[in-house]
Amino acid sequence: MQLQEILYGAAITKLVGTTNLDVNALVFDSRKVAQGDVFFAIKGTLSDGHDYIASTISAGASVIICEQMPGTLETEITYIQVENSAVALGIMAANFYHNPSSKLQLIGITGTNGKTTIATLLFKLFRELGYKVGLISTVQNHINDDIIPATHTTPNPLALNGLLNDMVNAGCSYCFMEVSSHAVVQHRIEGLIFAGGVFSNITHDHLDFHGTFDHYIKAKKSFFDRLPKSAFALTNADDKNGMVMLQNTRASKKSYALKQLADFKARIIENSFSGLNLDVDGTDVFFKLVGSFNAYNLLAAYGTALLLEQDRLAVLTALSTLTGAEGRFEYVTSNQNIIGIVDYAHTPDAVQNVLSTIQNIRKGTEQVITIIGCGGDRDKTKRPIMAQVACDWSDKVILTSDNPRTENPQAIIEDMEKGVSPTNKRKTISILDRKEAIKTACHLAKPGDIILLAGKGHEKYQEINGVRHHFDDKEVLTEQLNLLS
Ligand SMILES: CC(=O)N[C@H]1[C@@H](OP(=O)(O)OP(=O)(O)OC[C@H]2O[C@@H](n3ccc(=O)[nH]c3=O)[C@H](O)[C@@H]2O)O[C@H](CO)[C@@H](O)[C@@H]1O[C@H](C)C(=O)N[C@@H](C)C(=O)N[C@H](CCC(=O)O)C(=O)O
Ligand SMILES: Nc1ncnc2c1ncn2[C@@H]1O[C@H](COP(=O)(O)OP(=O)(O)OP(=O)(O)O)[C@@H](O)[C@H]1O
Ligand SMILES: N[C@H](CCC[C@H](N)C(=O)O)C(=O)O
Ligand SMILES: [Mg+2]
Repeated sequence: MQLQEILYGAAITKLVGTTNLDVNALVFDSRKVAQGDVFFAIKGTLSDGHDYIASTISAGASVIICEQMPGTLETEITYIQVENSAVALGIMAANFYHNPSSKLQLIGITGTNGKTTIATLLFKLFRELGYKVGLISTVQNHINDDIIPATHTTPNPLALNGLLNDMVNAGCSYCFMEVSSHAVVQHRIEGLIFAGGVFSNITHDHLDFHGTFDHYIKAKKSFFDRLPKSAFALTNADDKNGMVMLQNTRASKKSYALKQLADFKARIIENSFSGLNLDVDGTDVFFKLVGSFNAYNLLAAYGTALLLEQDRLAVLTALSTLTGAEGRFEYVTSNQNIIGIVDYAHTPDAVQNVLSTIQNIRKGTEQVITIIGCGGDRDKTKRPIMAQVACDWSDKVILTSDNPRTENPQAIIEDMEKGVSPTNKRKTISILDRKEAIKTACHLAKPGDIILLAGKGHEKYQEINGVRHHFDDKEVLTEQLNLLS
């Protein structure tokens, strides 16, 4: 492809060399550069791509996109200076793939919790309604029935536009994608054209990356600020910051709520282990998803479908048949009638929501045993709070490892223990090994008891020092529960 063609829309501040040349691929990692590639020098959280410019030229790069020109310039190379290389990558990746987001209806879902659930519900719903659809999510990506493994909640711009292009080629008319706050700040969604944006909620997470809660709100809000006038922006009016998200958007403002006045309204009639009975805009419907937080997710999916001009009753009928995403409130029952729940709750709010749901639907005499850990190289301030919430809402708590990544797992548990009050200490034990922790919970449980295994949901690995070891919460919990009988 010609360099000129992919530069359209990129804000160039200085150009040295020709733009009249054929380029091979766009690359932002020096270790992957090949002959004829365009290398984007991006300033990251760990290193600065500008430090690798010389090595990419040795590896065959013919074009360098950078924020600062190198001290010495090679004669055969084209150097393009831009204000922000990550923004340029987003725009040029979209051009490279002929702007696939403009050829289908792309809906972005953002918020602390619920993105995967809402995106997955919408994907399944639109498949049920007979459409060709794409999904970009934490668990996995989909192009109709084909599964493409996911590495991030929101992929990098090249992977993202590549996926969207494959969706267009497969005839998809809709794509539902999660938009993480990391993706917004790192400009992974630059150059995409959204037909709609959906906000779920915002609570404590990722303060290691965003610094303050205010910056975290601004990151989410900037997704709505950049939506075009032709799009819709659907927010959760019950969330304290729901309306803030829409303050400066040009998109058409819509809302959903259980408590406030809103364009799409629902009321919980009944919430049990078998599902949710809701009144949705005057229609009584039974859904398979469990927990009041899922009433919000269902309502967000319903509102989005109606804004995409789908038939209301067809939408409600199809939604009522759907299950949620893998690893979200998934439960197994042992022969001894012990209930094991696997859930991806990895924020204080999610842990509280899941445990309060269990509280609301339990009979009262059984114990709730929670197994919980926190991820390494992630927000340290949420650790004591997650432990505290787990203790406040459970009869017994086992603190254990999640994904320690590059941190010492024992130190992560000690951070969590700081949130355990003296009165809660007696119901808490710490077991470093996650499998041992699960085994212990199963031994402690009596018939009728409920075990919540929180934090890793669908994940099929435990990441320790850069190595992903096979670990599947549902598999281990089921195995341990079966060993009891
Ligand atoms: C903190 C974070 O988001 N990091 C992401 C970021 O990496 P980074 O900024 O640390 O990159 P860096 O290592 O500093 O390098 C800067 C630049 O130099 C380049 N480089 C670096 C080394 C080298 O030898 N040569 C070279 O060219 C890199 O390719 C990069 O372009 O950009 C990389 C490329 O896109 C991502 O893979 C990486 O995701 C890491 C692995 C990650 O774990 N991210 C998580 C936190 C994340 O993004 N999570 C959200 C979901 C969160 C949620 O919803 O809960 C997600 O969307 O997945
Ligand atoms: N609407 C909601 N409000 C609060 N908590 C929720 C909501 N939906 C789901 N949760 C809780 O959050 C967990 C994660 O849900 P989900 O995977 O849908 O969120 P996510 O936003 O995609 O998360 P991530 O940021 O990791 O991608 C669930 O397992 C559940 O415990
Ligand atoms: N998208 C989230 C997932 C957290 C899942 C939890 N198991 C952990 O490893 O912290 C993150 O990257 O922060
Ligand atoms: Mg997700």
